[in-house]
Amino acid sequence: MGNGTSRLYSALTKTLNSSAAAQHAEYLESPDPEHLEPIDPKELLEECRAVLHRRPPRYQRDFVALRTDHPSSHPPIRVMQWNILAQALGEGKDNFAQCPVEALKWEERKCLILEEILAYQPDILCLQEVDHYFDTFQPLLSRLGYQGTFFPKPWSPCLDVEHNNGPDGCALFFLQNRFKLVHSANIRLTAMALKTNQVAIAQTLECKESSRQFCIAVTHLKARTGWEQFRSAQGCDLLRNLQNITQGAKIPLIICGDFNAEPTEEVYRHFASSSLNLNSAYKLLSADGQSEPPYTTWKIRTSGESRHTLDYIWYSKHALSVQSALDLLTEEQIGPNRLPSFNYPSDHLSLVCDFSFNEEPDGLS
Ligand SMILES: NC(=O)C1=CN([C@@H]2O[C@H](COP(=O)(O)OP(=O)(O)OC[C@H]3O[C@@H](n4cnc5c(N)ncnc54)[C@H](OP(=O)(O)O)[C@@H]3O)[C@@H](O)[C@H]2O)C=CC1
Ligand SMILES: [Mg+2]
Repeated sequence: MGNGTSRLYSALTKTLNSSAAAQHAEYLESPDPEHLEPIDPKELLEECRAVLHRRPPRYQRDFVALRTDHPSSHPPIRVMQWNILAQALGEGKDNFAQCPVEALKWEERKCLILEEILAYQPDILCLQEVDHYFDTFQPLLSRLGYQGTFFPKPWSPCLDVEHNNGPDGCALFFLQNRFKLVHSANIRLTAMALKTNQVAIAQTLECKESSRQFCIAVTHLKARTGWEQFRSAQGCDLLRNLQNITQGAKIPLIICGDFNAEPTEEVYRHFASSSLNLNSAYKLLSADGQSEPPYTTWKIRTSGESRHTLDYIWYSKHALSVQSALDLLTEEQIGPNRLPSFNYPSDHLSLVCDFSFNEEPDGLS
């Protein structure tokens, strides 16, 4: 093990044992100077693979190139959307009936999550169910060059789980060498004028290369059947907030989220028909460009099997183009015991898209 690797190994192991030092902080925007020593992503990936050596190999997912009428001279912006499964919920509340408890051990599951991030190297990372921000993702990702923000749920269900690691929430990371933060808002979503337990983060970023600005948002709406109207109201509140932040759709927008809603739900229709002119990126993987994928989450709970499309990446369809999208795992890859598993760390699949700005000088979002 070379010097670099042992340094890194100690960084990785340090994250295993430390408590969520700042778990009661509202959010964190600036990188901790203590963790600024850069890490080579390849070294961290090797380190993760060493921890995972007894696990089956990762499944191959390919990027599908999508037809676009807008060739771009700038490198694309790669965005990853992922509900990573809160450790406390996975072990304590989700009741995954077919997932062995050993597959949920944080020391290894953490490395599977990092491996997925390192494999695709997104420029922007939008995560839900993050309950290891301060002790794992913020310190490691800041050393990989990301600037992170965390906004925990006010009454996270993680806090009900014994030996929890603090509340879960949304986290947004962007590569500091590619973007400059222009504006940041932590939004507690309302429904019927009442504050809810769901949150969003919306940030306006400026591309250092092109000087173009855009807004990126991450959210996790209320789960479970029976809450469709509630989700719809939360979606309307988020759209209202984003109308203001984008100055009435003048600033192009990308919204990543676990909406906990199938495409048949009202909240989906609100987004699809919004005056923000949004399209859902993963529809572009379908033959007609009009259908969402058959699933983005697939699990077996004690209450039964649950296969749903709940996760989306929305984007301003006039101002942005999707150059490519990462295909989903097939049913065969997911396997009969579904997710999470020894192969894959969450019950939700990651979604990854490459975006480019449309070049028209008068192109509106
Ligand atoms: N202490 C207090 O005063 C309060 C505490 N709370 C706590 O918060 C909880 C509700 O919080 P809220 O944010 O509304 O939660 P949600 O209903 O939105 O669900 C929370 C999590 O549970 C997961 N989930 C979804 N369906 C199931 C299922 N069938 N079985 C197990 N887990 C599931 C969701 O994952 P996914 O999105 O991946 O489906 C989600 O991350 C309460 O149960 C309570 O524990 C809430 C309010 C006040
Ligand atoms: Mg969940």
